Amino acid sequence: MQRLAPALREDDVPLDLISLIKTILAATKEISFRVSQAQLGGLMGSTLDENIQGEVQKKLDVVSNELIKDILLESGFVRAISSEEEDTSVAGDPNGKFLVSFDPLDGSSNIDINSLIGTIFSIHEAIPELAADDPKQFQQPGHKQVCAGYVLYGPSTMLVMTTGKGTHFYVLDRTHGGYLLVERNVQVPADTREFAINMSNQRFWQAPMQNYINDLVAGSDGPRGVNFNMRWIAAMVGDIHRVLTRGGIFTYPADNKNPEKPYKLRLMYEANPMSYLVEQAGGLAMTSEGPIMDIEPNDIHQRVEVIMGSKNEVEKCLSYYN
Ligand SMILES: O=P(O)(O)OC[C@H]1O[C@](O)(COP(=O)(O)O)[C@@H](O)[C@@H]1O
Ligand SMILES: [Mg+2]
Ligand SMILES: [Mg+2]
Repeated sequence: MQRLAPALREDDVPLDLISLIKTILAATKEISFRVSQAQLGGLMGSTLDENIQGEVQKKLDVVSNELIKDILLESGFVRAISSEEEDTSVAGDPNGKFLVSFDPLDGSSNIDINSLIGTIFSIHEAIPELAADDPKQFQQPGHKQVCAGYVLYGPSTMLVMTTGKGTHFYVLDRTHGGYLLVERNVQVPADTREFAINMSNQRFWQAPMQNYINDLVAGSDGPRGVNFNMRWIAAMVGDIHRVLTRGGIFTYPADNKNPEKPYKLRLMYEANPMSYLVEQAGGLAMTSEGPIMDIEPNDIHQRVEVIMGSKNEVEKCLSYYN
């Protein structure tokens, strides 16, 4: 099995980007170890602090954030970072070539139940003429990403990544400590019978999503004429990994549960990187108004509607909005 660097060179990834990717992955290996030992290392449970999202931070959220932030800011490759756990973007090397947005630990509500969690990252090139602390650095749409990926801390630790030449699967080999390529160019089947949504929010959804989901649930007794199955891991990394592995539609739609916050998932370090991975694997990543990766960001923590996965099923869902 091919190691990471030769696999990336085969995709003509520039050396400095390979070095940056290896830097991020070095932190994920440490996180993978800390996660596996969390009960023993006193890393379960919450801190007393809240992040800018108003969420109580888990101890592992904070530890993972520090590990990734420190290694990136010391690397010299990064002009600035943005993280779910940092209120603002953090300036790095004034000559750094790249910007990294990351969710240090996705699926935090799964930590205490020893279920699937992960780290999500998105890399853009820095805008040369802008200073490291200029928030405009991050006002770049998802289709300008040069790399996106997640590391899934599950029974095995897996890396799923794209640099624009398809989406590939890697596994962390604990014997030699590196990520090995296990599958190149994964493809999301265009059709599916599996959907993922938090059904408990149903009464707060807009009518088109209510109708779409009702027809899925009606199955062979309804207009779709076939039965659909439902899955919800409550960690985007886990739900998207299933979609990339066997197809499916994943959605976190708009809802009016809290009118000030109609969306849940964050554009820069959840929706954009997952969109790049899914679309590089032949799937589709949309809001009800258009492609996620065409959105011009205006805030590093902005939230968006997410409807992504198997192409034909996403288009079917969107047809309810017309
Ligand atoms: O609590 P819900 O509605 O099930 O939401 C689950 C969603 O929230 C998230 O956990 C949010 O991410 P964080 O855990 O990084 O805050 C997603 O991974 C997941 O898809
Ligand atoms: Mg998250
Ligand atoms: Mg998180």
